Amino acid sequence: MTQTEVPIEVELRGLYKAHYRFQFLSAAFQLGLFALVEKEPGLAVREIAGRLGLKEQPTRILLLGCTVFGLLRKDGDGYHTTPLSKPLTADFDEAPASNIPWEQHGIYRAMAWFCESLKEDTNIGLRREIPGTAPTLYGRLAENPELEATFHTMMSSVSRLVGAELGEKLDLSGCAHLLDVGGGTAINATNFAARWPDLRITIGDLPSIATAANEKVEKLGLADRVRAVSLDAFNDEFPTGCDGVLFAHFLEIWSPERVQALFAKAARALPPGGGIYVVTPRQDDDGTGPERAALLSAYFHTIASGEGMVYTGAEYEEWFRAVGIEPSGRLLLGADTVVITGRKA
Ligand SMILES: C[S@@+](CC[C@H](N)C(=O)[O-])C[C@H]1O[C@@H](n2cnc3c(N)ncnc32)[C@H](O)[C@@H]1O
Repeated sequence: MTQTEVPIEVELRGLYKAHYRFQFLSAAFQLGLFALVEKEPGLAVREIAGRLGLKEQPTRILLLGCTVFGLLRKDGDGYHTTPLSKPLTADFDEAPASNIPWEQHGIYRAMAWFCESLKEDTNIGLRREIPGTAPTLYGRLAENPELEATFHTMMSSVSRLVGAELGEKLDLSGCAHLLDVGGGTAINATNFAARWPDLRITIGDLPSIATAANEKVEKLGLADRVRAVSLDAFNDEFPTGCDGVLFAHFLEIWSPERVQALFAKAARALPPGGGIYVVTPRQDDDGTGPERAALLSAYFHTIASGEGMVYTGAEYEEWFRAVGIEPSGRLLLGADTVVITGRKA
C-alpha cells in the first residue's frame, strides 16, 4: 500500500456508513445550519444552538459530523461554511439544494427496500414507504400533494440544469409542432418556445401536471404556442399533427417492452421525416458507468416504477430501428445526459 492509498476498511466504511453522512447533511440543511453560518461566520456552539433552537449537546453532535464530513470548518471555537456547503446556503429551489428534501422525504426510507425490490423484481420501496395505492411514484405523488411539490421542485431544478443547454444545442429547425410526452411543468417546452419562435408544442402529461403546466405557460404568455393536454402515454394514442416527438427524462422510468411500445406509438403519430428526441441520463454502451446511471437505475427499480433503468444509447437505437426510425445522432449534455435522435424513414 502506498502512502496516499485509502485502506480497504476505510473505503468500505464510506459505503456501509453512507446513510450517516446523508443524515448529517440533511439535518444540517433542514435546520438551516449552513445558511446561518454563512450569514454569521465564526459562531460558536452555544450561539448556534441558540439560533437553531436546539440544546447544546445535540448541536455539538451535528457540528462534529458536519466538520468531519467537510461541510463546516472549525477555526478556534467558530464555525464556517466550506466550498461543499456554500451551495446549500441559498437558492433552495435550485440544484443541488433542491435534491436534499426530495432525498430525505421521497427516497431515503424507500431505498432501504432495494434488495427486496431486486428479488421481487418490482418497486417494493414505493409500496412500503409512500402512502397511497397507485403502482407508480407519479400516481402516488398525486395522492401526496406536499411530496409532489417537493418532487417537482427537484425535477424542475434538474431539468433547468440541462434545459438551457438542451434548448441551445438541440436543432429543432426542421420541426413545426413538437409533442413533449411526459413533459412535466413545461421547463423544456418553455426553453424550446423561446429558442424557436415559430415552434408549436403540445405537452402530454397526467391531468394534475397538465393543469400546472398550462397555468405556467399562461403566466409566461406562451399559451398561443404551448398547450398541455391530459395524456396517459400508455393507454391513450398520441395526438396527431405533430412532426416531432420528445421524450425527456421519461423513458428510463419504464421497461424495455413499454419503451418499445411508446416508440411504436411515436412512429405511428409521426409523418415520414418526422423527428424523435430522447433526452435521458447516459449509460455507457459497455455497461461500466457513469455512477449517476447506477443510482438512478436503483431509484427507478425500487421506487419510481419498479421496471425501468438507465438504458444505453445502443439499446435506444436498436429500438428505434425496430419501428422504422433511423438513428441520426447522439448529443451529450453536461457530464451525464444524452439526447439520442432519430428520424422516421
Ligand atoms: C421525470 S418527469 C420528466 C418531466 C419533463 N419531461 C422534464 O424533462 O423535466 C416524468 C414525467 O412523466 C409524467 N408521467 C408519468 N406517467 C405518465 C404517463 N403514463 N403518461 C404521461 N406522463 C406521465 C410525470 O407526471 C412527470 O411529469
